[in-house]
Amino acid sequence: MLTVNLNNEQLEVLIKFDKEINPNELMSLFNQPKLDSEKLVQLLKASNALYRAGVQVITDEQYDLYISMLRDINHLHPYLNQVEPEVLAEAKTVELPQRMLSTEKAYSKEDIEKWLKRILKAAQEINIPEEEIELRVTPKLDGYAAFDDGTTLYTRGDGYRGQDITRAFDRGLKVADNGERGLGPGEIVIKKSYFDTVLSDIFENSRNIQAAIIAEKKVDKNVQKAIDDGACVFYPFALIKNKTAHFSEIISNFETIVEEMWSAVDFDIDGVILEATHTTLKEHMGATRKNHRWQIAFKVNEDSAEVEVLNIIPQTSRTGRISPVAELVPTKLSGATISRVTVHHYNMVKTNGVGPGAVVQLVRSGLVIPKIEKVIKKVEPQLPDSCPSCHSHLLWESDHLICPNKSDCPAQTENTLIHFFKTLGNNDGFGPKVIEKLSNFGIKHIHQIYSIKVHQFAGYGFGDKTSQNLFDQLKASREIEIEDWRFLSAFGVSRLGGGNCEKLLQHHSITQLFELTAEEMVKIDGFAQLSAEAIVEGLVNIKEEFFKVYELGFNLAETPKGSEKDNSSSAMTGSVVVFTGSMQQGSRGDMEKYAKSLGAKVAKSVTGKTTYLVTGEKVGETKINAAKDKGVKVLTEQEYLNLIG
Ligand SMILES: NC(=O)c1ccc[n+]([C@@H]2O[C@H](COP(=O)([O-])OP(=O)(O)OC[C@H]3O[C@@H](n4cnc5c(N)ncnc54)[C@H](O)[C@@H]3O)[C@@H](O)[C@H]2O)c1
Ligand SMILES: [Zn+2]
Repeated sequence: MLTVNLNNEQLEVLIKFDKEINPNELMSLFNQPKLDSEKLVQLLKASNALYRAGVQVITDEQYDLYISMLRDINHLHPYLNQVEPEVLAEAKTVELPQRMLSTEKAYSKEDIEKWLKRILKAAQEINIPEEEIELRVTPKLDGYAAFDDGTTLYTRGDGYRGQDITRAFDRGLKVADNGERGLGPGEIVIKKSYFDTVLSDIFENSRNIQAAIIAEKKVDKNVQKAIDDGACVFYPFALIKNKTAHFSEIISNFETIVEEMWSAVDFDIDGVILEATHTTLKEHMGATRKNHRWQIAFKVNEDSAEVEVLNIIPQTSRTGRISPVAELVPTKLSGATISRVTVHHYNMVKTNGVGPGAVVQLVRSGLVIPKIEKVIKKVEPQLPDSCPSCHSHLLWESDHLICPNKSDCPAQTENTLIHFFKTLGNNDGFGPKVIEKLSNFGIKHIHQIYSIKVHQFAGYGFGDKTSQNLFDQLKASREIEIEDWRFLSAFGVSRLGGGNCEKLLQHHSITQLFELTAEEMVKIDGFAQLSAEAIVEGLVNIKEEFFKVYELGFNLAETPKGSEKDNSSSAMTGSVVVFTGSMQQGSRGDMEKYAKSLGAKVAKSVTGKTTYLVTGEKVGETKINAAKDKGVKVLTEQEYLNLIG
C-alpha cells in the first residue's frame, strides 16, 4: 500500500493536468490496497501528470507495475494505447513536425530476439537481404523528451501536439557535443557528475531541474547557472553515442554491448534503445499508436523467489476455459507483494504437480506480471472436476479444461458482458460488481442491458442516484465516438482482437463482415485458413446479438479502407489538409479521400489548425498569402504528391 501526501502546490498541478480527477478522492486513490481498472487508470493518470510536471510520487517500477496490472485486467484499455500525455491542460499546444512516440519495452534477451524475428520477417516481406540489417544501440536517456526543428523546440505532449519551449534555448541551453540546431528528436538532460557535486543538495532529483529549464516562470538561479556551465543540454538522438553493427554481431555480443552503452554517457539512463537502421524497412514496419515497430527499449530488472503454493483456484473465463490461479504465501518481488499468480493452464498443473504445498520459483522481470519459472517441489496436483460457476462437468481440450455450458454458465455470460464494456472503454459504470448484480436477475445479453429503463435499475437493487448514473452511462456509451474495430472486438469473438478487427475493417464494412466466407478472408493479408474458419464461426455465433446491439445506434468511426498496414507513421498522420483549386492527378474528392486514408483530417477552409494547403490550378495570391500568414505550409499538387510518396 502506498502512502502519499501531496502538498497544495502538487495538488494544483494535478488538477490542472487532469480535470477528471476528483481531489477529494485523490488520497484514497493512492492509499487503497485493491484497485479496479478505473481506479488504476486514475492512479496512473495522476502519477503520470505529476511525473511530467517534475513531481514523482511513485517510482518508475511501481508505475510500470500498475501499467502491467492494467494490461492484465484489460489489455485493450485505451490508456495503454497512447503516448502518456504531458500537456498542461491550459497551456497552448502546437502541432509537432513529426509524431513522437513511446517505446516498446523488453526485459530479457529473449524479448529482444522475438523483436528481431519480427524485423527479419518484415525484411523478408520486402526482399531486403539479411546482410543489410543493422541495429543501432544507444543509451536510453532518462530526461525530458523534446523535438528541435531548427527554429522551435517542442515538448512531446501527447505525441501529436506538444508545447513550444523554445525559451529553453533562449535561456542559453546548448545542443550536446557542440551540435547544431534542427536535428529532430532528443532529450533535455543534466550531467550526472554535475548534479551529484553541485545540485544534489538543492534538488531532490534531476527531473525537478528539467521541469525548471522549460518552465514558463522565471528560471531558478541554480538552474540558470547549470545551463550557463553547460551541464544541462539538449541531446539529439542523432548525435548520441552508439554501437551500430550487423544484427548477428549485436546479438552475439549482447551483454557486452549493453554494458558498454549503459556507461557511455554522463547522464541518467534507464535502459538502452535498439533500432533497425534500414530506411525502407523502417517505413515498411511503421508504427502502432504508441511505438515504432522498428525500435525497442531494453531494460534490466528481474527478481525471483521460491514460494509455497497454498491453494489452486479455478476461474471460468468468457470463453469457458478454466484458468488455474495459484494462491501463494505472500512474497515480496521487485518491490511488490505477490500473493497470487496464474498458472499457464491445467495441463501444467497436472503434469508439474502443482497443488497445496508445492514450491514454485516465481520470476518477475520489470513490468511483466510475475510468472512461474519452474516447479521446485511437486505434490499431488489439485484439479477441479466441475465448473466453479455452473458445476457442469469439465472437458479437456488440448492443454485446457473447459466448461462446455456455453449458454447458461453465469461466469461465461458475465465475463462476456464485462469484456464488452471494458473493451468499449468509454464508461466506468459496468464493472464486475454491477454486471454480477444484473446477471443475478437473469440478464445475460448486452442488448438486454441497453433496454433497462432508469426505474428498472432500482428493481435490481441500485439506489436512485446510481440508477440514473448507469442509465446516463449507457446513453453516453452510444454517443461517444468509438472506433468500429474496438466495437467489434468488444463482442469477444475468439481470434478477433482489436488488431484483426482493424485488418478486416480495412477491407470490408462492419456489417459486410458477417457475409464473408473463410475463403474470402484468407485473401486478406494476415489470415490463415484455420483462424479464418474460427472467425467465421465466431461471427455466426454472435450475429444475432451483434445486430441487436449495432441497431441501438452506436457512434462508430469507420476504419479507413485500403491501407494494409497501420499508417500512424505516415507523413500525413494527424495533419489537417485543405485542398483548393482544380487538381491534375484526380478529382479533388478522390484526393481528399486518399488523404483521409493516410490518417489526415481534411478541412474545407484554412484556419490556424491547418497543416497544409494544397493548391491546384487557378488559386489566387491572396488566398496563398493568407494561409502563409497563419503559419500553414502551402504545397503545390506535385509537392504534395512527393510528400505522400
Ligand atoms: N513514476 C511515475 O509516476 C511515472 C509516471 C509516468 C511514467 N513513468 C515512467 O516513464 C516510462 C514511460 O515514459 P515515456 O513514454 O516517456 O518513455 P519510454 O520509456 O517509453 O521511452 C520513450 C522515449 O525514450 C526517449 N529516448 C531516450 N533515449 C533515447 C534514444 N537513445 N533513442 C530514442 N529514444 C530515446 C524518447 O524521447 C522517447 O520518447 C514508464 O515506463 C515509467 O517508467 C513513471
Ligand atoms: Zn460453467
